Amino acid sequence: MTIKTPPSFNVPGLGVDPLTQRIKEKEKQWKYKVAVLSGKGGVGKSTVAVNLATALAKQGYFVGILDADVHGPNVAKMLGVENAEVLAEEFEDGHFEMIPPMNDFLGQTTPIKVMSMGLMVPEDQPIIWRGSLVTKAIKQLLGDVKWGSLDFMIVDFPPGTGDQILTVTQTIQLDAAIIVTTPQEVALLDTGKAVNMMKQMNVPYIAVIENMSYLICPHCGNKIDLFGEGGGEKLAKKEGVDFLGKVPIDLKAREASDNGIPIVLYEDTPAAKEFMEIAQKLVTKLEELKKKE
Ligand SMILES: Nc1ncnc2c1ncn2[C@@H]1O[C@H](COP(=O)(O)OP(=O)(O)OP(=O)(O)O)[C@@H](O)[C@H]1O
Repeated sequence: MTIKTPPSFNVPGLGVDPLTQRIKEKEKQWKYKVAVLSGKGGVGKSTVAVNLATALAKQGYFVGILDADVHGPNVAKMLGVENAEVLAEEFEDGHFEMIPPMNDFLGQTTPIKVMSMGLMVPEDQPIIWRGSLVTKAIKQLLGDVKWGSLDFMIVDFPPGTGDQILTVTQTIQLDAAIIVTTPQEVALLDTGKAVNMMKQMNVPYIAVIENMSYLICPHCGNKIDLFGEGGGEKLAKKEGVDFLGKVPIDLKAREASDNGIPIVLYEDTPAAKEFMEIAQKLVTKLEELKKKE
């Protein structure tokens, strides 16, 4: 009996499948690979990923953002490219590469390249796939996209510590993991799990961002700690990782992201200032680490 190896199957000694090979080649062109994740849903992970990407692009860096949340993709909408047509180029060996839509917000940033399952399926269509199909899709979003040369590849992970995160962390060598939390106890418990997962995956730089930290009352201007105070900072200390900053609840942030404009472009808002500072701190940290290599 002859046993044939399926083309996408990676057997030690038999070489790497073509898609993984393409990912490895592309990865060499991305200077910093940064994942944004959280143990818990709804804490503002995509908001942080999109605003971090935009803050970096605003500082002149070339940024790509991959929405690895296959089941609930919303990065394309948050960056205003959800209706963009995705074109593809065919290569001699028969594989196709998609051209990522870009947005430069009327010249306010360098063009941000975006790729997401949200660009492939109608907005209201659920993606009902088993794990193996999701894994393949994520690998294609990495390897079958014309990402080109990037200063930052930002990956927005789905909530939790599951399969899709494992796929990416085992496929590319992340430089940093940004863990997003809100200040409540339940969020902090789940966030701790995400920090530990990244430690186990040997990600060199891990940092926490606390989102929805407080609210500035639109009437009296007082600061209100809706969900408690200082949880993210305590968690970072306990886990021995960096704390990058606190982003307030900004009523404009929700409205802006629904309209495809990241809050960081509204320069005079407290959230925008915080995101710009966080992006700057991240760049400094990653450059320091690169120098030590
Ligand atoms: N700092 C903030 N101020 C105001 N609204 C915010 C803030 N951060 C996030 N939001 C809003 O909260 C909602 C959830 O945010 P987001 O989609 O980024 O969360 P998520 O953690 O990625 O969710 P999921 O777990 O579904 O992937 C969105 O409507 C977003 O606009």
